[in-house]
Amino acid sequence: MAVYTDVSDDALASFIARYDLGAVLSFKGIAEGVENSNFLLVTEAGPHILTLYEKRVDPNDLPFFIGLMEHLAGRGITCPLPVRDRSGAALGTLAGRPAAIVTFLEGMSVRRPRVLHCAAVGEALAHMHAAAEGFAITRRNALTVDSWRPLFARSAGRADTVLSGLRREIETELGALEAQWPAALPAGVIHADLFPDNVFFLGDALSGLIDFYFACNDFLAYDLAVSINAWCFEPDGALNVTKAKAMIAGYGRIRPLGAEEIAALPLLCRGAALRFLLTRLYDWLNVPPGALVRPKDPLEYLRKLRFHQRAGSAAAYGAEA
Ligand SMILES: Nc1ncnc2c1ncn2[C@@H]1O[C@H](COP(=O)(O)OP(=O)(O)O)[C@@H](O)[C@H]1O
Ligand SMILES: N[C@@H](CCOP(=O)(O)O)C(=O)O
Repeated sequence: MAVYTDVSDDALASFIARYDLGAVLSFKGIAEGVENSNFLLVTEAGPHILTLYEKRVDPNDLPFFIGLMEHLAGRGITCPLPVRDRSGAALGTLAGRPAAIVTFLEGMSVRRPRVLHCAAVGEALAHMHAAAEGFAITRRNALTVDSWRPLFARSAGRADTVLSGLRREIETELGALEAQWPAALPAGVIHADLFPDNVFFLGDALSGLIDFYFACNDFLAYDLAVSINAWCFEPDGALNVTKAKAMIAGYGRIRPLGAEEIAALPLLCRGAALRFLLTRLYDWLNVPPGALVRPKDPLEYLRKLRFHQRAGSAAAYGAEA
């Protein structure tokens, strides 16, 4: 459960009093997520999500995240819409943290994605990329290739307590990716964390996208790589090529990929695997005392990374040049 910060009844009541949401009927910490503290807030106006922004969120980035959700929602993407208080502010402070209330989305995340889900996610990702065009604010990716080495430096000394030889393996991979990372590919606003827990379905139909708190400007095909990693591997660690092919084809139906993006996919998947290996490794080694959170397994992403190192070409993912 990700609740890092407790909210007292009094603090909640004075925070909510600024909004036209009526009285609080219930307020519960949410048993998913690892980044921020999220609460299901039910008021006379219905259910909403209250988020307190924690460790990795730079408060200077909040106008980007809030503005992006408003931009996307205004262009037909079903995503949380920030609620503004009576003064017009979407951001406030609660329990010493930056805080916002967003609309509640109906739907369920899928625990065992099937091919049809992967195809739908590919399409939704491309729709999101298209809808984000014209968004006025930019945010550089704070978790791309140039930040991986300093991020790893914070875990390197203890990496081998997680797996013997891990420090050396990551250092070798950092060197390889720094040398080969693409200099230029089509770029725009990416979600950067479109994992199964961040996509809702009603039945088999995709009903919404959440959790835009890693969104940034970067290569569009890198976003597809993040999602291939998150959706298309089986629990035994093998890539399901049918799922990857369906996701890539779904994406391409909405925004055709260029030949240079297809050729770069194995490398982008490799970088995306290292990025999540590094953040998971840091979180695994640094659980805040008293936090209600279950850190995610870094070694799942080491296994994915090793697959991509061997993949060779985009054909291994079912991508057609
Ligand atoms: N707008 C929303 N509508 C419905 N449920 C939401 C919404 N936002 C978050 N949730 C719920 O809260 C959980 C954690 O949210 P998420 O944004 O993924 O947190 P974190 O940023 O901490 O990873 C989600 O898995 C989902 O169950
Ligand atoms: N998706 C990341 C962790 C970020 O958590 P989320 O709940 O915000 O998706 C991972 O799996 O490492």
